[in-house]
Amino acid sequence: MAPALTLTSNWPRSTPLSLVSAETGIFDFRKRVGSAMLARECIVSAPGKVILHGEHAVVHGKVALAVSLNLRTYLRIQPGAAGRVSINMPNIDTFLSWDVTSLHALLPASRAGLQNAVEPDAAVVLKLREYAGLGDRLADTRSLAVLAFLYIYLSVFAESRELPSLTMAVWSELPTGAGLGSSAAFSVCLSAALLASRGAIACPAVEAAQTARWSDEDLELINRWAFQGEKIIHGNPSGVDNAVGTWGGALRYHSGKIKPLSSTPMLRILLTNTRVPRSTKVLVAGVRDKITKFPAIMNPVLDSIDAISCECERTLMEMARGPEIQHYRVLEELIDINQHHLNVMGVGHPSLDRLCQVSLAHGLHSKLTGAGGGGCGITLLTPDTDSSVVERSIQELKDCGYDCWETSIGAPGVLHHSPSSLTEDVLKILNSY
Ligand SMILES: Nc1ncnc2c1ncn2[C@@H]1O[C@H](COP(=O)(O)OP(=O)(O)O)[C@@H](O)[C@H]1O
Ligand SMILES: C[C@@](O)(CCOP(=O)(O)O)CC(=O)O
Ligand SMILES: [Mg+2]
Repeated sequence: MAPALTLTSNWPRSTPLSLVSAETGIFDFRKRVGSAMLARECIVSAPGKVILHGEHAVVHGKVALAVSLNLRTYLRIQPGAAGRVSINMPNIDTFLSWDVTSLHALLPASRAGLQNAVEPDAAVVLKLREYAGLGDRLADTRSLAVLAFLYIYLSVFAESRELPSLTMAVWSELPTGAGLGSSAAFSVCLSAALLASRGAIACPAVEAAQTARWSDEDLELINRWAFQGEKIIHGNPSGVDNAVGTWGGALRYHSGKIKPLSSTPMLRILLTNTRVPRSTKVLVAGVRDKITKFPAIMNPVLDSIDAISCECERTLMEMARGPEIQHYRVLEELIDINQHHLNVMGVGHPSLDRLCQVSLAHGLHSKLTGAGGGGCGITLLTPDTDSSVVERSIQELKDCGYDCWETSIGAPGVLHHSPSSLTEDVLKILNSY
């Protein structure tokens, strides 16, 4: 087995081989054999998401409604230094590099083929943890991203004769660990870029300054592997976040079944990030424990959240035919009821209570979005909300130390990019690795 490796966030960026043996404290220069070069670079992006209703309940087979956000994660894979696999994740201050030869020892023994994205089993994840020197810190943010990369990279290339040398850089406009699906956007990008580099899906041609989408069949494969990445990061994900990251737009998600909500009205939503850090993995596990402990109490709550999602969907469909102010009153009530349910499930937080109180003082209704426990909340803006009310609410929420902005929803799903389609800022960051 390879010696344990240390995450070296403070290692100089100019040092491409930020691979340090925990035992010796020196670089690991093993011999470089059995590595192939990638043919070319691949740049992809995927959006974050907002869950309108159904977070947590969706993990237990209930309906969720979710929409994509105009904040994206960008990931570039390019041919790397011969014999090296390097990953650069500046959002989580993690920069690592391994010798490809040492990675060969981690290739899974049983190979089920690319079409059957294989579940990461506990023994495999433990082996990867040991290899990368990550210990068993349940929710260490950096560990989970490194594990997701290693798992998808090794699985996707498992049947190649050689593992490719590559350098990956990822940058996100999304706050990480705040309920906006950064883990899914990351997993979708990883899956799309690695599958495309492997030649498992076609790389859709992109003209200068253009982006391109994959075929539905390819999107399904991207989504299947992204789901495995989410399994590593979340433990027990429902699959709703990676579905939005892959397909974009607005959708209804129920036990793996994805239905696009094509005729939804344009909703105006304020997003507030309480900036209280939390881990989806820990929160999802906490809800599971509560359901196991008090099934007769918790199952009706899950059923009620399911009914809220269905009522919201019905209301949105009616609004698409002709929105009336009464529809907005219904949406507001559903938001309030769901927020109470989420508190009952143990995923509230005083910072989220404050968000609800501050917005309600201005007549606006809010609920947490995503896993809760801090992170982000959404506030519905209605046609009869005066712009001065919106401005005052935003200011008061900012005064609480929160980030608050009006968001735009319904962005496209995973995209393949030409370099010139990226903004200067994103290109500059990706180019610096
Ligand atoms: N840009 C990124 N770079 C590296 N890892 C990321 C990035 N975005 C998300 N992740 C991974 O996803 C985790 C956050 O996922 P999670 O707790 O589900 O919160 P959320 O999905 O709501 O942002 C991070 O700890 C990290 O492991
Ligand atoms: C709580 C949950 O419903 C959503 C989690 O979203 P996020 O990771 O907090 O963005 C979990 C899931 O659906 O996998
Ligand atoms: Mg997540």
